[in-house]
Amino acid sequence: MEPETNSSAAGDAQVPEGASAEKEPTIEERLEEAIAITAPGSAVRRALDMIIAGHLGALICVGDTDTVLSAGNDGFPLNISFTANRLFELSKMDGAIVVDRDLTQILRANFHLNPDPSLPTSETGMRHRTAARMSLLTKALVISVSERRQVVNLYVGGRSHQLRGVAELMTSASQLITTLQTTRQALDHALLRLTTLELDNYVTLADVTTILNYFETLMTAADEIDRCVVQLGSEGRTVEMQREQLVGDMESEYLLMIRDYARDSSEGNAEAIREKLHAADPSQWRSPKRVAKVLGYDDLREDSVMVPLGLRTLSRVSVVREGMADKIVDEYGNLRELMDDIEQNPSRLDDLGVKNPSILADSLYRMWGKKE
Ligand SMILES: Nc1ncnc2c1ncn2[C@@H]1O[C@H](COP(=O)(O)OP(=O)(O)OP(=O)(O)O)[C@@H](O)[C@H]1O
Repeated sequence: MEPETNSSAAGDAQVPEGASAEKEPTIEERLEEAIAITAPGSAVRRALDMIIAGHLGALICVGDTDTVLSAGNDGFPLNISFTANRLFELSKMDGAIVVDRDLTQILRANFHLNPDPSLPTSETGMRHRTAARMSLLTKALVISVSERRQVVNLYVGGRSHQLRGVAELMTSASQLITTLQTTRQALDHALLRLTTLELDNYVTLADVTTILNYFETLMTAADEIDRCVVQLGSEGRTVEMQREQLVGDMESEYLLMIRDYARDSSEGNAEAIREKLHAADPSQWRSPKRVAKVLGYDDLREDSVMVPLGLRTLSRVSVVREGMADKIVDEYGNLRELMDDIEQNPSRLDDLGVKNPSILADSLYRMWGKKE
């Protein structure tokens, strides 16, 4: 779920006040920052809530104050420190309010803005059209509160985002947490089965596709929760904790899973595959043929057997310290070879630096179901 945005001929990334030219934030990053500073718990949000409750409207420009002030006229120069109450009181006047980027000073109120009317905008109503145009003309965050519709819109670089209330966001977040819970349960179950299949050397492309599909569903739900958490501000802590608990270290498990089955098992390639899967339409995660292609194979069928490196399974064994799974895989080639050799030749693992080869062997056999 993307933030509710629509773009109107938005310009490229622009430099915020005081930032150096090489670190230009994108419009998405600026919008994310804007959502964070207007989230519940912030002084701006308190003021916006009071404006809505008072059935008032407002047009507030935050930052890039020199350009904003040169794009308008009249109004009252104030230069007073910023507080939520002052912002609310000043919104009772017509015109725009100009605030500095750090939200420390209110510079002007009752200010009339004259952005170039040829700047494109699809908004209706003068307040919103002016807000959209000012965000195209300047690097300011422009906040518009509609008196008639009682909604708050943020404008950055010509793009708009409508603020959602806490109750509505919480409903979305709890639905997403439920999705996360059920997907995590299904994924854990599928991964246990996969480990057994790996040790039996009987994993098919269809099994790999199913599990990558679960991983993607989990990560997509987690991303959507992250977006809710930013919008919830101080109200989002519990949701954030639940998300952490449910996702845990699944991000690294996912990358190990990709490395186990990709033709090129390097970490860089696994990251690239992960991005490709994430960017793809969900229907593609369910297509074994497409998944095979992303993993680097042209010639696999749904029932083709795939041989894993074993990085994910090895990393589940407590005696396999960080970096050791890679060393074992480099030495043996894949999990099957390790299983074939492990009992006859434990000293080979010794030479690699595995402290307790017999514990490693026992753990793998237990996962396989060959030992109590
Ligand atoms: N160019 C401008 N500069 C400063 N303030 C403006 C400008 N245009 C509109 N406003 C402010 O917005 C108020 C509402 O204007 P208007 O009714 O034309 O817009 P609107 O988008 O229909 O607003 P709303 O959705 O709040 O009803 C004005 O009274 C004024 O305070």
